Amino acid sequence: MKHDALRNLIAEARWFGGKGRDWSLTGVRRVGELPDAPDGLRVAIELAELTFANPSTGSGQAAETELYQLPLAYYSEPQDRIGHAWVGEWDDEDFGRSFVYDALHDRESMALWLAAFATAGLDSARPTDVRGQLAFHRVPGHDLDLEAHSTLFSGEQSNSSVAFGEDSLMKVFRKVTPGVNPDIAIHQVLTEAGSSHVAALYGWLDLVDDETNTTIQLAMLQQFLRTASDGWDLALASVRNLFAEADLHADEVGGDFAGEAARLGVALAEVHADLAAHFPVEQRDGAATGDLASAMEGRLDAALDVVPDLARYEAGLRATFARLRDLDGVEVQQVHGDLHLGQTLRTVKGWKIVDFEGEPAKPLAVRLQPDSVWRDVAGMLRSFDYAPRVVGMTGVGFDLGAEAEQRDYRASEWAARNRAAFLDAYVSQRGADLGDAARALLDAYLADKVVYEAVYEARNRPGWLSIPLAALEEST
Ligand SMILES: Nc1ncnc2c1ncn2[C@@H]1O[C@H](COP(=O)(O)OP(=O)(O)O)[C@@H](O)[C@H]1O
Ligand SMILES: O=P(O)(O)O[C@H]1O[C@H](CO)[C@@H](O[C@H]2O[C@H](CO)[C@@H](O)[C@H](O)[C@H]2O)[C@H](O)[C@H]1O
Repeated sequence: MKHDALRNLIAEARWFGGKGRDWSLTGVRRVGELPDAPDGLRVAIELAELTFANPSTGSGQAAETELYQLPLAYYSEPQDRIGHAWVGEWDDEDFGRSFVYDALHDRESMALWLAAFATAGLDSARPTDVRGQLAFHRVPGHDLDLEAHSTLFSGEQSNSSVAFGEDSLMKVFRKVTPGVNPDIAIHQVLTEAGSSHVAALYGWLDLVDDETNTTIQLAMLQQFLRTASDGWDLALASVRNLFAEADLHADEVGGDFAGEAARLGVALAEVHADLAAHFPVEQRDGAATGDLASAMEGRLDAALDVVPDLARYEAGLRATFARLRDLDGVEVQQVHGDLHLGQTLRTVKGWKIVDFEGEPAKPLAVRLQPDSVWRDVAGMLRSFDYAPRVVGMTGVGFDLGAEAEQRDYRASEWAARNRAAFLDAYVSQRGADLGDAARALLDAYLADKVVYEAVYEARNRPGWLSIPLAALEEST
C-alpha cells in the first residue's frame, strides 16, 4: 500500500527527473522526524531509492540508483483541507493507522521546519540543533518570522520551494546525493562575503546518515526576495513591447531591456569576482583546452544521434571546438554552471542570481568541478537569443501572419542589442578586454550550449527545437 502510494507520488511529481525512463521503487527509508509535532500529527523525512533499468547516457553502469527526498505528514485523522496533497492511508509501524499527505503542502507540517530552524538559532555560539540524524544549522543575523504561513511555490522545478510569508524561503532538495550541495555551499560563501546579488542564506538542514556514514544536505533556508520579478518574464515582456510597435526600434520603445541586460552583466561579473576570491582559481595549461575541445566534441557526437538535423552544422561546430586546441590554457573557478534568464530575479535592490546547483542531470562530482566563467556568460547570451524567438513562435500580442518578416528582423535586433549590452557590461566590469583567447572560449561555450539545447528541446519541448537550430542556421 505504502509502496504503491509513494511510487505514484514520485511518478506524477513535477520535480521527478526520471520520467520516461524504466524505473522501480527499490527502497524507502525513514531518516528523521520533525520535532514538536502537535497531537495527531507526525512528520517524517523519508528517502526513496529508485533503480533505473537503463543507466543514463555515459554513466557506464548496468543499472543506477537515485535517492529522492519525501517529507510526509502522517495524520491520525483525514484532513480535508489538504485533500490535494493526499498520498495514501496505511498502518505505519511507528505511527499506527495514518492518513498520509505530502508535507510540503501542509502549513501545520511546514511550521515544524521553521520552528526547528528558529530553535537552532537560539544559541548563537552553537547554531546547530541535532535531532536524531537531522542537523538544523543557522546562519546568524536574521530573526525568523515564526508567525509566517507557508506557501508552496507552484512553479516548482527540480526541487520544491516553500515561502514563509515574505520572510524566508525553504528549498527542499528532491534528488539528493551524499556530499556538499553546491547551492548551499555557494550561498554560504556569497552571504558571508556580503554579496548583494544573492538571497542571503539563513540556514540549512543536513542528514547525518549513520547507515552510510555520510552527510546528505536536505534543505536550504534563505531570504525571501519580496520584490522579485523573474528575468525571463521581464525579457519576454520587453520583446512583446517591441513587437507591438511596428515603426519603432528597440532603443525607442518603453520596454527596452538593454539597461537591465547591462546591469545583469555587471551583477554576473561581481558574482564571479566574489566566487574567485573565496573558491580556488586554477590556471590550466594547453592540454586542458584540448580536453575541453574533446569533451565538447564528445557531446556533439552524442547529440547527433538524438538530433540528426545537427549534421548540417557539424563542420562549423567542430571548427569552433578545434580552435580551443590553439589556446595556451584556460583559467577555471567556481561558476554558476546552469545560468539563463530564468535563474535571475530583478528586485528593487538590483539583480539577484538563484539556483547554484548546476545542471541537475549531471553527477555531483561533475557539478563541483571548476569551469570557465565564459560558460555562464554563454548561458545568458543564449537566453537573449531565446526570448524573441519564443515570443515570435507563440505570437502573443501581435499579428503573426502579416508581420512575419518584420518580426524576424525585430527578433534579431532585440537579441543583438541585449547580448551586446550584457557582454560589454560584463567585460568592462571585469576590467579586461574580450581578447582573442576569451572570444574563442566564449564561442566554444556558446556552440556547446546550442548543442545541449538541441538535445534538451528534442527531449523536453520538441516544438522548441527550431530555436537552437535557427541560431545555428543564422551563424553559418
Ligand atoms: N530567495 C528567493 N526569493 C523569492 N523567490 C525565489 C527565491 N529563490 C528562488 N525563487 C523563485 O523560485 C523559483 C525556483 O527556484 P530555483 O532555485 O530555480 O529552484 P529549482 O532548484 O527547483 O529550479 C525561481 O524561479 C524563482 O522565481
Ligand atoms: O531546469 P533548468 O533551469 O536547470 O534548465 C533547463 O531548462 C531550461 C528551460 O527552462 C533550459 O533553458 C533553455 O530555455 C530557456 C527558456 O525557457 C532559455 O532562457 C535558455 O537560454 C535555454 O537554454 C536549460 O537549457 C535547461 O538546462
